[in-house]
Amino acid sequence: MAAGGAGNPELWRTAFAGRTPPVAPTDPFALVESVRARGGTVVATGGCFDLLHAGHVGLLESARRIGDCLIVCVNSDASITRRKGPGRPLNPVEDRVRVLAGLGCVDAVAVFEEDTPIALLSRLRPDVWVKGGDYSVEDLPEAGVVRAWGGQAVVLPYLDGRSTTLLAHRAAESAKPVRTPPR
Ligand SMILES: Nc1ncnc2c1ncn2[C@@H]1O[C@H](COP(=O)(O)OP(=O)(O)OP(=O)(O)O)[C@@H](O)[C@H]1O
Ligand SMILES: O=P(O)(O)O[C@@H]1O[C@H]([C@H](O)CO)[C@@H](O)[C@H](O)[C@@H]1O
Repeated sequence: MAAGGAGNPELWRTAFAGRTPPVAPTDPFALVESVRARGGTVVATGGCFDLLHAGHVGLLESARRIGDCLIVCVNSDASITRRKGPGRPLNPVEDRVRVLAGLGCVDAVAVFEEDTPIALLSRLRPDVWVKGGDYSVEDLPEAGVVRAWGGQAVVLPYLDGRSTTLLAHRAAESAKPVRTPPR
């Protein structure tokens, strides 16, 4: 193997099965314009996506199947700290964006600084806004915003027992030193 081994970008020529090698991040606004220009359906979802888990992936894959592109609106680090308390997020926004963008079902990622994605949504104007089953459509402030331009808000099934909080607690427990009983 050439110097630098597989870590040598010169060797990164093999396209992933069904995926081309990573390219520059897709601009969400340009994507919306191109999908809309061809009469496609723009789907968006949002959240913190701190430690990604199977519930997140199921939601994102199902959301993508609703339309012709999926844009994920992700809270900034400061937004998450205000929402979920000190010590969160566990993963900085750069990593959360990178993980989401690497999923085949995610076409673009947009970060928002506010407490809610409403300002960002008003710029993206998706046809469909998606959240998981830990929400009900009636509780979503975004529902009314999306309806204002003829869109709709939907809630998709929740995969029980999966959450970032649970993962974080399990990780914290497993990191504790094993106490050996006194002889
Ligand atoms: N188990 C799950 N099944 C389906 N959707 C989920 C699940 N957990 C979260 N979601 C959805 O994923 C999006 C991001 O949620 P979030 O990042 O808050 O996940 P979380 O695991 O609940 O995090 P936390 O434990 O920090 O609250 C939201 O739309 C939420 O409805
Ligand atoms: O990951 P979470 O906690 O599901 O993401 C939050 O969702 C809120 C939801 O869209 C209802 O408004 C949103 O307001 C908040 O900014 C987080 O994205």
